[in-house]
Amino acid sequence: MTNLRASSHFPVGAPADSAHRFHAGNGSELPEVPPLPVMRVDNLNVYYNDFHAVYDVNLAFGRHEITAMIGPSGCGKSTVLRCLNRMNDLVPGARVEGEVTYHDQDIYAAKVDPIAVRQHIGMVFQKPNPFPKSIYDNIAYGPRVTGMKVESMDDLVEESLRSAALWDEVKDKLKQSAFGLSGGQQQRLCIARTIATKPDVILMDEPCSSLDPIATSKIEDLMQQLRSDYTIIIVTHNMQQAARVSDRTAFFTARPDETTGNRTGLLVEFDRTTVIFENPTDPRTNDYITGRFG
Ligand SMILES: Nc1ncnc2c1ncn2[C@@H]1O[C@H](COP(=O)(O)OP(=O)(O)OP(=O)(O)O)[C@@H](O)[C@H]1O
Repeated sequence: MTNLRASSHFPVGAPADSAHRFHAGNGSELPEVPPLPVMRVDNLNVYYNDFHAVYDVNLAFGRHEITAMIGPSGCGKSTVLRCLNRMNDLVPGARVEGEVTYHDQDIYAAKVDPIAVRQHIGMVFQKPNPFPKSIYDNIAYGPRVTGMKVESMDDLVEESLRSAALWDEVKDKLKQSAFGLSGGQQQRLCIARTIATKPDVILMDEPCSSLDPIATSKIEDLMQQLRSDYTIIIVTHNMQQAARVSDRTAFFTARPDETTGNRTGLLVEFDRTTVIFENPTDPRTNDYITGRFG
């Protein structure tokens, strides 16, 4: 069982179900529901003070699959994503009800350390946010502050940058500031930084929204390479991107409260990406993907 309690050393590695790898490339040969999911969300409700932002979401994230969360603005995609590694703990007024499990452990249980959760379940944000440090130190920072046992930091930096398909572009300027990189390179650096702490799951919150089409395409290629080692969950506004990169798609919408008019997000449909985009069950999904709504 994965230890989420300690804050320094973690028995990170391939959990027992690592033989279950799906490289179906969003094809319909995927099983209908993810077997042995890495993470599950059960009856998730999220509030910001009195505002009910997300209503009763149930999801399961398959190992080595890419799951996309799509839907109109304000339907709660980012809120749900942030619940998956307890980033909402850092948002004033946010309250999470229901259960979020990682390898069957409740990540909100009293004894669980949120720092340990975030080491296993890393996050890449919408805007590239490198630290004001060198390229090398951006990668080395996480392993250093979490006290990770590292045999050779140089090797870890190289390996992380290679995994993020950035090594060849930066290998001769590792000591230069990360701010000297292009936006797309900075985002790949942020992915490398996430990888350096050896997570199991990578959450991506609209990782390409500030990037041009070429940089976007590099990140999408990178996601396909990373899928063999990681489970990826991505929030995207870009339906074509969801269709291109993901195995499964969760479509959310927002329903206005009759009295207050406040819009609460809810999950409409969750299925294999091919089904969501070619043969959705719910008419609201169909309206959204055909551009009639949202
Ligand atoms: N920190 C916060 N405090 C209060 N309300 C918030 C906070 N963050 C989000 N919300 C509200 O929660 C709801 C869901 O927001 P969220 O950002 O999760 O939606 P989203 O689907 O990711 O939207 P977008 O696609 O525009 O990023 C919205 O009504 C939003 O205004």
